[in-house]
Amino acid sequence: MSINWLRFVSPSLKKPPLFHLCHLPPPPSSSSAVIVAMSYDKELAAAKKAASLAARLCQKVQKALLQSDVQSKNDKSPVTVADYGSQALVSFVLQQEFPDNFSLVAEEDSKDLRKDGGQEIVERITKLVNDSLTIDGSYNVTLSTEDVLKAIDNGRSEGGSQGRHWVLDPIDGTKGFLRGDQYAIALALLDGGKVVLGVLACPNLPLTSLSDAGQHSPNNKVGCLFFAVVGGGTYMQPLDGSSAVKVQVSAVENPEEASFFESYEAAHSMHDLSSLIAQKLGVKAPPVRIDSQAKYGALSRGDGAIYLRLPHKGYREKIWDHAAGCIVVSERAKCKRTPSTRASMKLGVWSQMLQGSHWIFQRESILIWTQASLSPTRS
Ligand SMILES: Nc1ncnc2c1ncn2[C@@H]1O[C@H](COP(=O)(O)O)[C@@H](O)[C@H]1OP(=O)(O)O
Ligand SMILES: [Mg+2]
Repeated sequence: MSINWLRFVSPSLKKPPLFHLCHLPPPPSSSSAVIVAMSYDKELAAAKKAASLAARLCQKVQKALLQSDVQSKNDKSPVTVADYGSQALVSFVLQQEFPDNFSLVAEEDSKDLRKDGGQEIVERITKLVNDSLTIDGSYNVTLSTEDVLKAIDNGRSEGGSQGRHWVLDPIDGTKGFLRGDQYAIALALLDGGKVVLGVLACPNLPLTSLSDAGQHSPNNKVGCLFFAVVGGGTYMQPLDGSSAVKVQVSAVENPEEASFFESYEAAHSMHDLSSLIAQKLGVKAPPVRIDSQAKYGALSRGDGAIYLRLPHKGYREKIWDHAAGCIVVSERAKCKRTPSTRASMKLGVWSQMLQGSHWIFQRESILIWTQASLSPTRS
């Protein structure tokens, strides 16, 4: 059975339909689900390992974060030692595990690091990466600075709709990371242009629901690893490695009772517009603003039911900003072919009024609305 829930569209098409996840097919029967899920077992184990190691590296850096860790990129977004370290680590692990079939589309490259004055920062990244590999103990290697730069640059694949490609955002939500808030290591696998596997490591996300009253209790542990393989459901486990549980999306169907997520950063999503949409939907609760694809993880376990993402004009979403998060949510949503919730009907009306905006995901009670237009390549 073809699982064609995620459609990527070439940006070269004149009028590309937006990347969307609505009208999803039902999940495969339990027997075929097992077969589909099992065919990515090795990939899932490697992805979980890579993302967990990267998360540990990031946690270490975030603790010791200094302003001097911040560089600037052309797009002015902050880049940290952890960002590069995370990419080097994930790239290295995946290449070790899949030496004959390795293609990685990742956000960073080593260009800035190779410039004059970059040596010190490269040495710090290299030390962090080597420390992480030593603690893990699976690979008996010590990487040189050049090895680390090469590992970062091995993420320069163009991707595509043929074959397998890993897709990585080494730190999604760099602003949240720098603020000491939410961020995620987001790793997905594309096979034939479709997302078949996703892992989201969210080092600062509480293990209990964001809607729980006790979320700020000092006893509330943080650090979640969400993972999903197509046809196999979504699971969450603590980043410390204890056992995984299957998660379930929110059962709330009435938007008046739903909480909705949006970006923490007003520069990333138009808060005024989402507030208007929420108001029209009848949502009563204030927005829950968190950074990164941690929002998708939180949605997959029912912390909220609606995600509104409305980037400002001109911003182009990248494949690594949604691939892992989307499968984590879609695998956990109950299936229903026909949109029927009150919220989706209202959104349907509103999407016609907001030109260029589409809700991309509708399964039973979950709604995600974004303007994302993605292709399976880095462009
Ligand atoms: N101007 C922008 N508009 C929308 N999203 C942006 C913008 N700049 C960066 N991003 C990306 O938005 C995502 C975070 O979204 P959110 O605000 O929902 O947390 C990240 O992928 C972030 O990139 P990065 O991965 O470099 O952090
Ligand atoms: Mg990102």
